[in-house]
Amino acid sequence: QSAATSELYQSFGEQAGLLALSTDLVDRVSSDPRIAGFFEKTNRAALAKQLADQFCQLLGGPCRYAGVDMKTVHQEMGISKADFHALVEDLQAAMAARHIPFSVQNQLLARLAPMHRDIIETP
Ligand code: HEM
Repeated sequence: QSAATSELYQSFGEQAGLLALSTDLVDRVSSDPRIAGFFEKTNRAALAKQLADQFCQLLGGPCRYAGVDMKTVHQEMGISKADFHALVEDLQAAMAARHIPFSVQNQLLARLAPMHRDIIETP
């Protein structure tokens, strides 16, 4: 874990900041008419916790994501490119609401972007 990476984790407000961010993200996707349907049966608090751990790990923090791998968890949901982009927009809005600097936002987005291969199933 490099110093630069853990600085990135700090700029997201560490574990508490990431849990607040992911809780807001889950609220936003659950009320976004484009994709809310996917989350109808979801335990929101549990999903927020998993996302916070995943983001923490990706940002070089001390957490380890212990959930299911991205391909397995999203398979057969039929997630499209547009659905994926809707979630990314909701994440950008959640980060902006927390006044996370644009350059810092982009660091998280860049680490999430490669996951699209495991998540998107339909064009
Ligand atoms: C970079 C993008 C994404 C990331 C990092 C991500 C991450 C995750 C994580 C960590 C979980 C929890 C897995 C577990 O509990 O073990 C999850 C579950 C889920 N994701 Fe995603 N996801 C992404 C994109 C999407 C998109 C685009 C959709 C739909 C529009 C979606 C819908 C769901 C649903 C419905 C669940 C299951 C929640 C439940 O257990 O009911 N995800 N995702």
